[in-house]
Amino acid sequence: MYKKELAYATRTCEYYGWTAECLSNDFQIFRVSFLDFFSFQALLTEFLFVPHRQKNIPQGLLSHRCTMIRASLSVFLLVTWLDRSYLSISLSGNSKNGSLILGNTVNDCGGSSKTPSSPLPSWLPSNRKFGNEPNTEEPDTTMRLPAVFPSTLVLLSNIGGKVFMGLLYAVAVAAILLVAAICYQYLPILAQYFSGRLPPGPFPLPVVGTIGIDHTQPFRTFEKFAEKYGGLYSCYLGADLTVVISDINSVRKAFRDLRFAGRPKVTDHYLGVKVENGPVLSEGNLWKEQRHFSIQALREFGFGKAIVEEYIYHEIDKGLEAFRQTAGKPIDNRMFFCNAFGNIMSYLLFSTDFQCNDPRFTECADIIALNFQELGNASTLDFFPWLRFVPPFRRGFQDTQNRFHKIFKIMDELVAQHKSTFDRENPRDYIDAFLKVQETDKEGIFTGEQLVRNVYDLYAAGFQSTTILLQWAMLYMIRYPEVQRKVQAEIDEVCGPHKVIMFADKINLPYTDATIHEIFRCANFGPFLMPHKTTEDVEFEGYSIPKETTVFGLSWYCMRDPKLWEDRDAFKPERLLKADGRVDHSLTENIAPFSVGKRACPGEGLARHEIFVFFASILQKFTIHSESGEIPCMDPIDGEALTPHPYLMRAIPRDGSCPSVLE
Ligand code: HEM
Repeated sequence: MYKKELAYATRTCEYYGWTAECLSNDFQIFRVSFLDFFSFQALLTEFLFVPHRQKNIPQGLLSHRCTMIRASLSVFLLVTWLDRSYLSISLSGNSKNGSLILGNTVNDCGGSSKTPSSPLPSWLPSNRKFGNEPNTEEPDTTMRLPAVFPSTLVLLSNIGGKVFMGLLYAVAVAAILLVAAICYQYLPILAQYFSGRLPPGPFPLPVVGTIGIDHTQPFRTFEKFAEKYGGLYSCYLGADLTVVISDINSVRKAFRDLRFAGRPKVTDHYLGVKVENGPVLSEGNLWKEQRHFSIQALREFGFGKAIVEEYIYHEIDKGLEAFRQTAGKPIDNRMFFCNAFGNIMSYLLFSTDFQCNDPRFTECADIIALNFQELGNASTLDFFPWLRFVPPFRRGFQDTQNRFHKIFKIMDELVAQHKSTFDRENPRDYIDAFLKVQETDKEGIFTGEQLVRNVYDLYAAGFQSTTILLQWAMLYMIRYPEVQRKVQAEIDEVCGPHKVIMFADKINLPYTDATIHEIFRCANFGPFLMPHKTTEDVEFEGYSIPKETTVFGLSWYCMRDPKLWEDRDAFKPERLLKADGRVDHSLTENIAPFSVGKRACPGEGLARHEIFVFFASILQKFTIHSESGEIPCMDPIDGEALTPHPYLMRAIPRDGSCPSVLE
């Protein structure tokens, strides 16, 4: 065995004109010296790029099993070659287990080595030079040099020499830079992690950060972390430090603090449409001014005004009529709700409604729905934004970008149309209020561009979330018919079949109210609320949270926290009622889908109003059934909001006008 290897190594070295010395007893250690880079190349080619031939290479030189070792060998050889003082390479291998041990010896180009010589194996004369050893072996056809080193390879390595080495240089430099960049990014993370000043959390790895996050449903992984690390923990999404607050009281405490009111950079920021200038994603003074203005304008033209109640009831009438028209046939309720809530927002913003058959409306509704689905929270692109240039992310990102350009174009058109009829003495709606403020704005906050960003944000936030909640509400009524019957019984008793249900009736319809809260809790469709960011270093609950840290209020867990919600997976509106049948507000205040504190949803009042009257009015007039008697899928589709899988339902009039529809 050894003899064969010896003969092989001898021939190899003769072929290339290398000198090789055997230096050790326990291991076969060969010191191979060469001075020209073609030899170096040939060595590389043989060892690294001819894997199918490795079975012909004696175990002592290279194990065909050790791919990892081949990779290290590649780096080792490269580094050795780059540093011209290291022109001698020792390859050592244990012939028994086939592993390869590498080491390089500083060569003075005269052959002296710093590797200590050890007693040589008995089968070798001391310090014998293989290259000088006369070949006494029987010729072994599988070992013949031409078979092992095909001349084409040698030729190739000679022709392509310079190019090849140039490439290797480039790869080496890139590898070194990459390693340096990783260290530059990772070492501070490690220091931060071990400082003991951060909330506890899983150990981060270089580049990827915390591993094991299911990016298709990240809130589920975050729930597991909450169970392991408690109500406040930290993790790394890529290189971004992220603090997750999963205890509702801590969420309240943090989000009331202005230092937690920043917004981290997410995929939307890279779309090139300045979405970050709208009230939802802006920060600092721009955000403060816009938020203040939005709340005031919504109050002035929106919630609290009788006129908006009128819009709402007008849309309810249209919606109920549209349900009736279906005569109990299967329908996809999404467009019904989109239409109704989209129109209410249009009244507020443009003092007009979209007509159902206006292609711009369907386009906007579809674009916004897709945006909500595809721009997820804690999504891969949020934390590795460079992936937007890499397939398959590239295509998805470009599609989103195109959609945003389209919808901003529509918003631009609508705003321009509206401007032409602006009368500063008689502001009609949100846009007019904005144009009025614009006239006196000296800080450049209320620009034309800002107006379009504002309109988009309010329009998108204003109708999509309400639509999704109603979609879930219908699904829960199909899944829990006994709850539906109880809601109907309560409405029948309090309002009867004909009274127009008002928001003011809520207090007398506690079971209905509790059911809506429980739908919010169980659908839990905003699992992260919306990401916040610290705007300066903050000491919080005994930990130091640095500036620019992403902060998630993990609503998903807050609304399922076993400390607060016994049997948390069960859908039980009764759990929210006191013994006297009234809603227990000390419990419902822990259901906070609109978030809390400085950035809490300014549309909460309007949304709660719309949801209550729509839900109660639909159940007053209709019973909701599934399309086929089977329960549709209750699993959510992940995205910026968790939406139900598309499903069909039947709205059966309760007045008996479609008696045979379910037969
Ligand atoms: C079911 C309906 C709705 C839900 C569940 C909801 C939920 C939320 C949540 C969780 C946030 C983020 C809060 C945070 O960052 O802490 C938010 C922000 C916002 N929502 Fe809503 N929302 C709804 C309806 C509406 C409506 C109807 C409007 C408009 C009239 C609206 C306008 C906004 C705006 C402008 C923001 C950004 C606030 C800021 O960053 O300062 N939302 N909403």
